[in-house]
Amino acid sequence: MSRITVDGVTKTFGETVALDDVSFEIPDGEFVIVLGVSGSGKSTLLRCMNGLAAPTEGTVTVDGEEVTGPRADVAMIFQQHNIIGQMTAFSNALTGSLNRTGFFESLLQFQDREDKYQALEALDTVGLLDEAQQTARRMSGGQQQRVGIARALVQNPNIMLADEPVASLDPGSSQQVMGYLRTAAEERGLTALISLHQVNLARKFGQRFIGLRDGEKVFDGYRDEFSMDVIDRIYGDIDTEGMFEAEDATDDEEAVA
Ligand SMILES: Nc1ncnc2c1ncn2[C@@H]1O[C@H](COP(=O)(O)OP(=O)(O)OP(=O)(O)O)[C@@H](O)[C@H]1O
Repeated sequence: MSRITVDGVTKTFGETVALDDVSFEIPDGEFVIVLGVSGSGKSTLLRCMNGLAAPTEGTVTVDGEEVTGPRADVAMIFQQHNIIGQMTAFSNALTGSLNRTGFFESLLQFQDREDKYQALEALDTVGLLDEAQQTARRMSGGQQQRVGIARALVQNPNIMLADEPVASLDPGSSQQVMGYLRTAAEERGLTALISLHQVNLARKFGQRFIGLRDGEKVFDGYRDEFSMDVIDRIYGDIDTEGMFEAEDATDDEEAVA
């Protein structure tokens, strides 16, 4: 379990202000969703939080220690799940132990029994134990993203960040993947921050919500405060109708794994 603090973070790219003095703290074990229109700064925020980008001003700290580059205790899940198509789900999950074993050892599966056990356990967490020997490219987009989550879990993180992890998935698979992310975070006591486009998914799975607009934090609050007014504040005049689409595409039982 870890606490992550974003303190006065501004990030500029030339004239563009991608993040404008953003501050918040996420305590141990909270499941936070970041919302905002395209270009509002969600990816930049996540990249600053996992050390892939350096803030122009301000700091990100994990348990009081400044983030200056990628860290083993902060796992990142991307939209394009970045898994290796020719490898099995198990081998892909096992590459999450790379920070412990090194790249070539990892590809050659020279990990110890404990790492292999963890890879199986992580596949079990995302409901893919039976598919462990399946070649990744034969799996659906949703299953591949679940392999991506398993790989992130094998890293043994305290913090899990995900940048629009369901952006390329259909509504049913999106709900499933979000359900597995929430389950994984709960089971392992992870602090999680997930960026999303879909308001309905955010409402269904989020515990706390942070809204970005033009790089500024315009909302930070919990479920009971996350009203239509707040959604208007985050999305402005943009038509949010599509973002609520297919709310009931999958049964709740099926969605929350
Ligand atoms: N490497 C970069 N160079 C120049 N401008 C950038 C760079 N990265 C982001 N930006 C700009 O910063 C702003 C915020 O971009 P960012 O990708 O963080 O938004 P986003 O909310 O994640 O968008 P999306 O939902 O489309 O991924 C945008 O104006 C974008 O064009």
